[in-house]
Amino acid sequence: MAELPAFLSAQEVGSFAYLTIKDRTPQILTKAIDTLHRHKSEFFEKHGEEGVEAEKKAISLLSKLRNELQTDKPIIPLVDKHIDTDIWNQYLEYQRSLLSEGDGEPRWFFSPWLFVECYMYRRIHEAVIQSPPIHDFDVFKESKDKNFFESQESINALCTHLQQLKPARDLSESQLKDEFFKLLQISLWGNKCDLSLSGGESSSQKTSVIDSLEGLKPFILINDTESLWTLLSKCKKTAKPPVVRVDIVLDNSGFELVTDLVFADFLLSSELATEIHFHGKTIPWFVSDVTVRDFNWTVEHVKSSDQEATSACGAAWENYVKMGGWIYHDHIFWTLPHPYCAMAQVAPDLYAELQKACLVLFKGDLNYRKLVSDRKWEFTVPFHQALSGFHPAPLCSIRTLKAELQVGLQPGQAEQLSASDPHWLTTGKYGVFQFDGPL
Ligand SMILES: O=P(O)(O)OC[C@H]1O[C@](O)(CO)[C@@H](O)[C@@H]1O
Ligand SMILES: [Mn+2]
Repeated sequence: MAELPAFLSAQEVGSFAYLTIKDRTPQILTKAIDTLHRHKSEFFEKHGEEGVEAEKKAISLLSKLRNELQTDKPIIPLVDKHIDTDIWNQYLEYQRSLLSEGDGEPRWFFSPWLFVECYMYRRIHEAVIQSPPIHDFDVFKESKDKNFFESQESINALCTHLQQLKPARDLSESQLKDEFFKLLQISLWGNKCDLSLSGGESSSQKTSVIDSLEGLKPFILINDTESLWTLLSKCKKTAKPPVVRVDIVLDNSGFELVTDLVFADFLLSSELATEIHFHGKTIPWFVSDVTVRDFNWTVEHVKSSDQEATSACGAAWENYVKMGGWIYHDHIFWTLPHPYCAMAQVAPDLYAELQKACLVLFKGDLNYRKLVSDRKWEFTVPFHQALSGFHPAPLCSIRTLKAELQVGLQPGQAEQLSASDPHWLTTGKYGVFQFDGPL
C-alpha cells in the first residue's frame, strides 16, 4: 500500500502552520490573559478574595503555557481530572511513541500541527478548570458575543429573507431548490467569520451577504450542492418511517451560527428534512466554536430582537428545540486531537449516532482538517480516499479555505490558483461544498 502523506506541521518555516504557532497562538493566549484580567472586579464581586486569587492562578497557568509554546518546550501531560484527560495523555504517549529523532519528545514546532493546536485549546481549558471558583469562565465568550452584535444588520437581513419564504411548503419546486442553494451558500460564507484566524479580533459580517452571493460564485472551487439536493429529495421519498434526519457539525458562534440556524429552519419549514441534529463543543474551542451556552444564548438573543422578523425566527427556533425538531448534542470527541477516521474506534457511540443521518454537514476549516487527517495530500486526491475510511453517512464539508490543504481538485486547478493568488489556501476567500457518499 502507498505510504500516507505527512501531517502538516510547524516544522516548515514560513508555512501557515508555522505562522499559526509562532504568531497567532501566542496572540490568542495574550488576549485570553487580558480578558481574565479585565474581569477581575467581576470575579471579586462574585467570589470575593477567592475570585481574585483564582484569576491570578489562571493567568499564571496561561503565561506558563505561552512560555512553553514560544520556547518550543516538550508537550507535557495534562494534570487536570476532566473526563477526557486520560484520552489526551494516551494520545500524547502515542505521539511520543512515533518519534525516533531528537530527544523523542513531542514539541510545538515539530509535532503534527493538528495535535499541538488542539492541545493548546485544551490547555487553556485546563488553566481555567484548575482555578475554582472561576472554573466555569469562558475566556472567548466576550468575543463570540461581540461578533454576534456586530453582525446585527446582516442577521436582520437574513432573518427577514427567511420569514419572507414562509410558509416554505408553498414554494414551487424550482423556488425551493433555488433557496436551498442560496441558504447553503450563505452558510458557507458565514464560515469566513471565525475568530481564530483573526487572532480573536473582530471578524463580523457587516454587509448583506445575500446580495453578494452571485459575485462570490467564482470563489466556490468545488460545488457538490446538486448532490445534496438529489440526496435529500431521495431520502424524503424513500424514508420509512418518514424521518429525514440531517446532522450539522457546527463550527463558529456569532454570524456563522445564525446562517446555520437559518438553513436548518429552512430545511424543516420546507419539509426537506424532519429532524436537525446539531453537534457542538463541550468546552471553549478555537476561539469562536459553539458550546451549548452559545447555542442557547444565540436563540434567546435572536428571539429578543426588536426587529420583528428576527424575533419571529428566534421564537420559531425556540419552538423547534422544545418540540424536538432541533436536537443539540455535544460529545468530547469533537475536542480531542484525533482525525475523524479514528472516530469509529475512539468514540463508537458518536459514530453510531452519525450513522442515523441521511446527511451530515461539517462546517468549517478545522472540521475539514480533521476529515482529511490534516495530511499533505496531493490536491487531486479524491475526497473519498482522503477520508481514510470515515464514512458514517453521506457527508458534505462546507468550508472556506483557511489551512494549506485541499483535496478533490481538478488537475491543474491548484497550479492555476497559486499563480493568480498565492494565498488562496489560507485567506478564507475561497470555499468548497465537498460531498462524499452514495446518492
Ligand atoms: O473556524 P474554522 O473555520 O474551523 O477555522 C479555524 C481556524 O483555525 C485553524 O484551523 C488554525 O488556526 C485555521 O486553519 C482556521 O483559520
Ligand atoms: Mn471554528
